[in-house]
Amino acid sequence: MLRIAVPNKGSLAETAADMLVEAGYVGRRDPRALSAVDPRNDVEFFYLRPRDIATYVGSGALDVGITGRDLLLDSGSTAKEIATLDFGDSTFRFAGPNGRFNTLADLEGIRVATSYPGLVGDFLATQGVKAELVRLDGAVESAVKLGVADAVADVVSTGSTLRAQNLEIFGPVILDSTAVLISAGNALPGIDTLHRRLQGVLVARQYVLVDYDLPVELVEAAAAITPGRESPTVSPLRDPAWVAVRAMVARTDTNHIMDELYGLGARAILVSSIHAARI
Ligand SMILES: Nc1ncnc2c1ncn2[C@@H]1O[C@H](COP(=O)(O)OP(=O)(O)OP(=O)(O)O)[C@@H](O)[C@H]1O
Ligand SMILES: O=P(O)(O)OC[C@H]1O[C@H](OP(=O)(O)OP(=O)(O)O)[C@H](O)[C@@H]1O
Ligand SMILES: [Mg+2]
Repeated sequence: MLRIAVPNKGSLAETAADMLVEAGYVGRRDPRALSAVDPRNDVEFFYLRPRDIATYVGSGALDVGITGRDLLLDSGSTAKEIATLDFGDSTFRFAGPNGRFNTLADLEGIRVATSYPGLVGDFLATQGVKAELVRLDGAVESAVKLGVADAVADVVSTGSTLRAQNLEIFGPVILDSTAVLISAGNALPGIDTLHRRLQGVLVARQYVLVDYDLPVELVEAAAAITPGRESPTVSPLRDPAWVAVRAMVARTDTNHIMDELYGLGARAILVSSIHAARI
């Protein structure tokens, strides 16, 4: 039975749980349950703090897990990233009082508050900068105002938490993070199935199917607009002057592509959602 670690709280928990249900696995029936068995899929889920997931997976106690790339690197675990999951995107940045710091070198000898001392310590070491790390559990942006640090290193998503504390980012990007699938590196068959199913969920969320009718002589031009994954499906219509075309397109490009197809001469352009996919 494959043992899978899933975030029980925090920014990643809800989307991870939704994706697993969409991928055909049992959900967490009792919101306080620490684990759940899914006999039909031969897996067992363990609901853990996202910060602890890399430790469980790296030690081999669990086979595979969903966590943030930043948390994986901070943990120092030997677990490996095997796929990105395209949610929970964030950047990890230094920030300080408006106008006070400009470059990384300005951090020499300075107190930097962070909840990710492993990640930040490694980054500073590779850059040859010595700063004093102040480890905090969260709400790190308050550390400067309250005088326990001079700068912070933290997750930045919209930047609104920083702005509210009169802080601004400076220096290089420490890390671009996203939710990832991690494993201890053993090739277990259930891991591939989990990976493919989650990929299928991502495809179903990110792509739509577009169908349209087209004068046959415009197929090459239309294929350039909707190339699909491998190649668009082109089917004959009763009227030999026309064909029907079907292809997957990125959901965010849908209206732009419909306009282009219409401009080219396509008609009856229909867009439908993908319910599930195996790519
Ligand atoms: N806006 C965001 N705030 C916090 N974390 C985010 C955000 N967007 C993405 N993430 C990612 O979520 C993970 C943080 O997990 P964590 O459990 O710390 O969540 P959290 O939202 O900070 O919850 P909590 O503060 O209650 O522990 C990291 O991988 C982080 O990069
Ligand atoms: O750039 P923003 O969109 O403002 O998001 C970033 C903030 O969100 C997270 O805080 P969270 O709510 O998880 O609280 P925490 O600091 O206590 O973890 C993170 O630690 C930042 O503080
Ligand atoms: Mg947090």
